[in-house]
Amino acid sequence: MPPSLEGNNNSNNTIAAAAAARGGGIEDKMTPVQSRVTVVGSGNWGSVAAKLIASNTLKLNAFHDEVSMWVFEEKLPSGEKLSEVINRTNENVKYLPGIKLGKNVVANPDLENAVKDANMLVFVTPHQFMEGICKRLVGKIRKDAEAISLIKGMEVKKEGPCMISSLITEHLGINCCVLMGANIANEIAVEKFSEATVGYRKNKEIADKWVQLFNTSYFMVSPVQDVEGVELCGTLKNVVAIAAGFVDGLDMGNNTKAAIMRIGLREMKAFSKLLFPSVKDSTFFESCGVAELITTCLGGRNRKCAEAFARNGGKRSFDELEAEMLQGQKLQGVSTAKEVYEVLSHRGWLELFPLFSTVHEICIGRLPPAAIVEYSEHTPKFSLVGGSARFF
Ligand SMILES: NC(=O)c1ccc[n+]([C@@H]2O[C@H](COP(=O)([O-])OP(=O)(O)OC[C@H]3O[C@@H](n4cnc5c(N)ncnc54)[C@H](O)[C@@H]3O)[C@@H](O)[C@H]2O)c1
Ligand SMILES: O=P(O)(O)OC[C@H](O)CO
Repeated sequence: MPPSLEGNNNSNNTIAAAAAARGGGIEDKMTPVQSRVTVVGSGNWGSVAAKLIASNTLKLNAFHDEVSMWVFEEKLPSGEKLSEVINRTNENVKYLPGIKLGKNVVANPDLENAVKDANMLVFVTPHQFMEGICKRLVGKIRKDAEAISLIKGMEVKKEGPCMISSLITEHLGINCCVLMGANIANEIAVEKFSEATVGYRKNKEIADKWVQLFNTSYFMVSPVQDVEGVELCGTLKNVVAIAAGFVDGLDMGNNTKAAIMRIGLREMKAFSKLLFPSVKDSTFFESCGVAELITTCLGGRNRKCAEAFARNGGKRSFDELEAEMLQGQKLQGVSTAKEVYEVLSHRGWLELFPLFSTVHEICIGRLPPAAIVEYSEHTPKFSLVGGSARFF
């Protein structure tokens, strides 16, 4: 069992205990009910999210100090279990080495046990694992729980695309906000300033509570009433990041990369609005939109692996490059490109989204990396000018 911080709680719990011992009284009414937070996921961003949250739960009376963090258990080369090493060293030595998470972060390899007391659930795993996680959590969470997803990606089902926040809501019957932004985890881990966007559906009070939980002097969070817009920005930018990586691997230079980013942003906006007409134009100017696109095309993991893919002429697979270059961390862009392609082909929209469709065809080896900037009048897959002009 993970260690408990019950003996190391903030003053309100002491007040509550004293009031309970007295058998109730006026103090009880004054004692705030503290929210309990569990972070489901402990990769690179998951660990940084736990660190951010833990610094705030210590300071704010609205939250219980202890932050539970579910760890997908694995054995380290030393033979030790990752969760045990995190609890002993206060560091995620595999996914975020060299950074102390905060003593109030408690790693727990037992998923059901990690979530059972929480009324604020933060989901932050690679998107491909979420359906399985949701199925395991049915009937295991508090009925009053609220969720937020930091996950970039979508599932494609027979009925159509399903965003991860919807997957959480459908399986668990709880409201789910999202948090996306220009957030390369390693930079936030060392407390370099960045911004993020919380997307919410209706309840502004809940959005404000999430903002309170995440906001720090170096992590500035703003709420926006547009869950789908925020989540699609975070999801689709990974496809554009792959395209940007191809451009880097082909040594095409900054102008070409900027063109790819511009065209990518337009496809992101068009795709989002076709799927969800309620998506707001203004969302693309929040941190989750243009800022996130820029940072990911400059410094993200999708970009990095796509550059290596293009430098190798597409001869080494993304799976191989991911395993070699990321050591357990996961790419989201390649599978998202496939998922987006499925939606496009199913709806007859392939020709409308030349950048998105070309990225997928390069990833699966149907086209060479150079196709990202090639134009053929006979097969207008993608053109820096012609292709995108077709629908904008
Ligand atoms: N890393 C970043 O800079 C960053 C920033 C913003 C958002 N995100 C997003 O956050 C999400 C999580 O990414 P991350 O960076 O925290 O993770 P990661 O890619 O660093 O790590 C992979 C994680 O997956 C876990 N895992 C492996 N197999 C699993 C399985 N079968 N079931 C469940 N979990 C398994 C590993 O234990 C590890 O925690 C992604 O959607 C990503 O796009 C990442
Ligand atoms: O490293 P990436 O490519 O997964 O991108 C990281 C974040 O999503 C950037 O905000």
